[in-house]
Amino acid sequence: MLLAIDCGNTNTVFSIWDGSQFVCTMRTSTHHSRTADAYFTWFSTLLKHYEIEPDITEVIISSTVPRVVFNLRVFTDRFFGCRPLVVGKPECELPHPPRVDEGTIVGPDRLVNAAGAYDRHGGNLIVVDFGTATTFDVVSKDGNYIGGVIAPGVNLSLEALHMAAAALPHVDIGKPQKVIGTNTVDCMQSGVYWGYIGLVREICDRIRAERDREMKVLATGGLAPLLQQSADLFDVYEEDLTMHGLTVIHAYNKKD
Ligand SMILES: Nc1ncnc2c1ncn2[C@@H]1O[C@H](COP(=O)(O)OP(=O)(O)O)[C@@H](O)[C@H]1O
Ligand SMILES: CC(C)(COP(=O)(O)O)[C@@H](O)C(=O)NCCC(=O)O
Ligand SMILES: [K+]
Repeated sequence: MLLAIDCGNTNTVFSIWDGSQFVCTMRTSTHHSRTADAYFTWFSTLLKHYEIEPDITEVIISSTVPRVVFNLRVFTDRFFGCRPLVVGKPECELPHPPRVDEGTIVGPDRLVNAAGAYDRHGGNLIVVDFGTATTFDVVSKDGNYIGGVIAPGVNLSLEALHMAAAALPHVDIGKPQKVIGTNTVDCMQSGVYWGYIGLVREICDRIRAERDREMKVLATGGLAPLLQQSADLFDVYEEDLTMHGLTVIHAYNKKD
C-alpha cells in the first residue's frame, strides 16, 4: 500500500491508498522538530484505534516546508524500509512539467494539485487551495501547471489583524449575517469573509480573461464550502484533491 503525505505550513496529512481507495486519513500539525519516532508513535496509535493493519511498501511526500522532509525520510526508511518519492526532487517526475520562469521553485502542493485536477477533469482549470496561503493554480489545456496566484490565507488574514492591532481579538472565520458589523468581531469577520469572496471572484474572472477561454474552477481545503454558501465561486469542491494528485504522481513514476 501507498502512504501519501501532504505537509502544509499548518497541517500535515497522511493518507493510506490501497490502490483503489483511501483507507485512512490522519492529520497532525506541522513541526519540523517532530522526529521519525514521534511520527511513528502517533501514526501507529491511530492505526490501532481504527483497527487497520496496512502493509505500507511505498511512500510519497509533498512538503511546502523543506525542513520537515528530513525526519519524514527517516520515518519512511526506519519503519517501512523504503525510500520516499519526494515531489519537487529531480528523481520524482511529473506527468506534465510546469511552465514557469526559469529558476522558479513552485510549491510542490501546487504541482500535485495540478496533476490531481488534470487527471480528474482534463485541462483548462483553476484550482483554488485554501491552506495557510490561498493558492490559485492554473492548469493548461494539456495538463501543465502554468502559474497562478498566491494570496494570504483566510485564517492568516484574521491572525494578521489580531497581531498588528492591539484592540483586535483573535477571531475564527464564520459567515457573517450582514456586511455592516455592529461589533468588533462581526466587523473583522465581514472584512475577511466578504473580502475573500470578492478576491476569489475577481481573480478567477481575471485569469479567464487573461487566458481568453472558459475554465473550470475546482476548490480544495476546508474553508471552500463556507465561502460557497454565499456565492457561486466554484464548479467543484474536492476535499481529497491533493491526496489524489499524490497517487497520480506516484503511479506515473512507477509506470515503467
Ligand atoms: N473546515 C475548516 N474550518 C475552519 N478552518 C479550517 C477548516 N479546515 C482548515 N481550516 C484552517 O485553515 C488553515 C489552513 O489549513 P490547512 O489546509 O491544513 O493548511 P496547510 O495545508 O497550509 O497546512 C488552518 O488554520 C486550519 O486550521
Ligand atoms: C504558496 C505556499 C506557501 C502555499 O502553502 P500552504 O498554504 O499549502 O502551506 C506554497 O505552495 C509555497 O511555499 N510555494 C512556493 C512558491 C510558489 O509556489 O511559487
Ligand atoms: K495552499
